Formats: sequence, structure tokens, C-alpha cells
Amino acid sequence: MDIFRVLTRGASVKKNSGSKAKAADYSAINDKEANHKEKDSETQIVKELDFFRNKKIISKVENEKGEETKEDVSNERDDGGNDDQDVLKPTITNAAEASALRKSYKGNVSGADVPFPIGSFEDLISRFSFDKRLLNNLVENGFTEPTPIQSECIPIALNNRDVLACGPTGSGKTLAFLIPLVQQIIDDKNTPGLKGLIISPTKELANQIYIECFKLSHKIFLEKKRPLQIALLSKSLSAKLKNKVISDKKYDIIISTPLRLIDVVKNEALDLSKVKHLIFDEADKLFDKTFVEQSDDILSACKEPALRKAMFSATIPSSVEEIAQSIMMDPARVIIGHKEAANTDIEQKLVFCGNEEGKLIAIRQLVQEGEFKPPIMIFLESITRAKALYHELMYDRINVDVIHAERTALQRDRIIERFKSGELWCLICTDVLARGIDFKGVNLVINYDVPGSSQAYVHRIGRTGRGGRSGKAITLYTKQDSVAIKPIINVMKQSGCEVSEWMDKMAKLTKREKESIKNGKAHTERKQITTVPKIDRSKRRRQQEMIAASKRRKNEEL
Ligand SMILES: Nc1ncnc2c1ncn2[C@@H]1O[C@H](COP(=O)(O)OP(=O)(O)OP(=O)(O)O)[C@@H](O)[C@H]1O
Repeated sequence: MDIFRVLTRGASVKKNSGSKAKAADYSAINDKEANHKEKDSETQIVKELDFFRNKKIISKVENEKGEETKEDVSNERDDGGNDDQDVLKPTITNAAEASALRKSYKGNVSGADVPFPIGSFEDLISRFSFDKRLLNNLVENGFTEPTPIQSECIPIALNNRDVLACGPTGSGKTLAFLIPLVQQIIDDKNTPGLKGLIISPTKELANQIYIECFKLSHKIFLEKKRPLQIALLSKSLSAKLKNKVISDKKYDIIISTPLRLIDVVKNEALDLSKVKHLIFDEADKLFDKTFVEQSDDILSACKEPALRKAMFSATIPSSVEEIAQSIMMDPARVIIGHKEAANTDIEQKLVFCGNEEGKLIAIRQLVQEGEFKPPIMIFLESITRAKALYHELMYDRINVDVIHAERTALQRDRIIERFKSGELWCLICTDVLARGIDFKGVNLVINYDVPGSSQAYVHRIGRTGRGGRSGKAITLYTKQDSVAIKPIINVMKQSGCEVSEWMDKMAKLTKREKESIKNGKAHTERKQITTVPKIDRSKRRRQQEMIAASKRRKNEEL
């Protein structure tokens, strides 16, 4: 079937819209010759594409526009579909429409003269002379309607404004900053050299952003047929830059982790002084104590007076808001949904396990009860514990592997590929994969160890329930998590989960507990992960010691 026809449905042209007629390449909706079989498959794909229920949102806005619009709507129908099924294309032209759209997705937008959101990607053509090749790339990748965070952030960026944006995990923040960035690089095609810089806290996320950006700029050429050049600042590229094998003027956009970038900048191998757009993805991480110095160094190296700054994350604590206000010029602030809540497409559950041994038993119970439905991600607080759980689950013959900072880049890449392809069912990891990583279709996230903060919890469980799909998150806790579990219960409450009365009572934090969470002291040392009884463990240890001693003796004799 003509999948392109279905995908392009979202960029259809209204009959009476002159400017939109230019986008006719993207239409071909009302094909009355389409047979029934094709229609069935279309419905299937459209359902799949309607990740974020934009149709519902849009029809809500249209309803508020009144009778006149309703007539337009019926004109747009290609067959006898019902209201909920129709894709409508509003262009937001006044404050009332903007506010109705914002209300529909619980968008809170503040700042001086913030532009109206876009109601569709088409809106960009009339409002911003949007590049048609870019629109084409969006459509070809299945992105037919903007998500709420995109509706708000794209026009703000195209107005060259600083932005602080907070939207749920899996709600499309990556494209919310990539789409305007690529457009701005196209508009600035005659200025050579590095203009866009995206900073991410981990290599895996940087790589993912690079792939998205690459897809978005496919077949886009700038002056003298030069393709738009994007680079991931890898180890090999930084070596090439340092050895002047590659000119630092070659790239339009670079995506990097803070440390690697600072390293090349300090070696004078990359000049950031002409960068016009600086984007911090997972901004709260980049401005916490781990990275704040490097982020500050990056800001100082970007000397362009008109530098546009953008910060994105699913969690923006007030400390980061303060930093943002201090480094940004007249920023627009965009919050979609509740700032402290998790994605509402995730069903959240707490399981009390008594003690550490109880956690392994709980996992085995999930397997027995058929709740252990792959793909699954299991988060632990340390490399040692992640390795230990890996060995336990391997012993149970579960199709499992483990990723943590001690594994090589190649090993990590291979495991990620296997997990993405479905070859690997269960991925054990530390927080290295908690943020930003977009594995499609993860069914279940298990917090084997209670995360250290509500933010860490939101990001970890956000690996499921992405792109409008539903997901499930289970957090195992023991007696020793009595304080650490409280912020999690509060996130559950904010996200609309059912919280029993005793949990609600339990969730109240004293001043002292708040302090201990803030200082990372809510956790005590956990017991080793193992189901082997203590007596057998000491037997094993004695055996290993004997083997080691005999090896030592042999070596000495030799
Ligand atoms: N307009 C769109 N239409 C359909 N799907 C989209 C759209 N925008 C993004 N997506 C898809 O939604 C998924 C989540 O997007 P993305 O990774 O950008 O989320 P995020 O908000 O950055 O999440 P996180 O906070 O975890 O980093 C991706 O698979 C992406 O391809």
C-alpha cells in the first residue's frame, strides 16, 4: 500500500488555503479510488501515528472555533469517518485559539511576547517560510503533527528567543529543538562554520540526537550544493580536529557530551565563538554538580553576542530555573503538564519486598505471574549491584544483559542494538541509560533499587510509555527505603496514580528527611544481591581463596 499517502495525511492542504496550496506535494488524501483493504491498513497506521492524541486536541480547538470551522471540517473529510478519527489542520492566528490549544494540553507558557503555538507543521509554512525539504523529511519519518512541546517551542526558537522547556518524558522534546535549529541553519546558509551546538550528558543520548538530526537534514543542501553538515563529537573526530586532519569550520551542527567538547575547545581544536544556537538537553543534569563547571565553560566559550540558548528536560527543579534565568536573555518558559509529574501514560506501582532477598523473589514472582513482559529495563544504583543482578538472572536463564559505565563503547553499542532489535529481552543498567534514551516499545521498567531523587525516578520510568504508548513501572522497596520512597509516592500522586491512604500518610517528608534526600543521604548501604545462603557463600569464598593460594604457591615454586 502507499504508506507515503497515509503518512502525508497529516500535511494535507485545506481547499481554500492559498499559501498551503504550495504544500500540495504532501497531499493526495481524497483518493476516492482507494480500495477497502487499503483503508483498513490506513486506519491501522493512522492509529499508530496518533501517539499524542493530537486529533483530539485539535478537534477540541476546532470546536471552540464554532460552526464555521465545523463546516470546513466536514469539507475536509475524505469519507464517512467520525469526528474523533478526522485529522484537522488548524492554523493558530489569534490569542483565543492559542489559549484554547494550550488549555487542551495543559500548557503553561510565560515570558514577554511569547509567539502563538503552531497548530500543525503546515502552520510553519505560512508563518515562518519553513523549508519544504525539512517538512518533507518530517513527514517521511512519520511526524505529521507537532506534539504540544513542539507546538510551543518551535515558534519560540524561530523567533530567536531563549527558551526553558519542560515536558513529559517521551513527548518529543528532541524534535522540539532540532526542527527550528535545522531551519535556522538553512536560513543562515551563507555563514560558514559551526553555528549550532547541542550538549547532552551521555554519549548514548548524544548519538541518538545525532541520528535524529541526520534524518531531519536528509537531502538538505546549503550554498553551492553543500550538504548540511552534522557531527557527533566522537573520540576519533576529536582526535582528527586536534591533529587538524579536519577543519573545525566543516560542520554546521555539533552534538557532544560536555567533557569531550571542553577537551577539544581547551586544545584550541574547535572554535565556539561563532555558535549562534546553544542547546542543553537534559538541562537539569547539565547544571547539577556533576557538569555545572563544564557547562559554564561551554557558555563562556560561546562568545557570539546574539547567542540563542535553549534548555530542555522532563524535570526542571527550581535551582535550575534560577540558573536559567541568570544565563538567558528574556527567556520564554514552557511547561507542559505538571512539572513534578511523570508521564501519565505510565502505570506506576510500588512493591514492598521486606529486605534485599525479597527483591529477587519479587522478580521471580513477576516471571511466574507473566508480568515480566519484554522488552524490560531494570535499573540499579551501582555497577556492582547491576553486575550481581545480571549473574542472578542469567542463572535463571532469563535473556538478559547489562550496561554500565565499565563496559566499553563497543559493548554498549552492541547491547543497545540487540535490545532495540528484540534479540535481547531484558536490559539491566545503571542511571547511565536513565535519561533521554528512546527505546521504542519498552513494556516495563523495574526500579530494583529506589532512585535517589524524584527527578531520577521520572527519567528512569520515562523509558517506557513513550510517544503516546502505554507502559508500566514497578519500584521495589524494602524497610531501608522508608525515606527514599516518599518523593516517589509524591510523583505518583502528581501523575494521577491511585495512592492508598497509608501511602499518602507515609509520603509526608519531615524537614530533616528533605535535607537528607537533597544531600543524597537517604540511602544506607544495601546488602549484596544473591539468593545463595550465607553458609554456601562462605564455603564458595573459602574454596576460591584455596584455589588462589594454591595458584600463588605454584607461581612461587616456578
Ligand atoms: N510529532 C511527532 N509525532 C509522532 N511521534 C513523535 C513526534 N515527535 C517525536 N515523536 C516520537 O516520540 C518519541 C519520543 O521523543 P523524544 O525522544 O524526543 O522524547 P523526549 O521528550 O526527549 O523524552 P525524554 O524526556 O525521555 O528525553 C520518539 O520515538 C520520537 O520519534
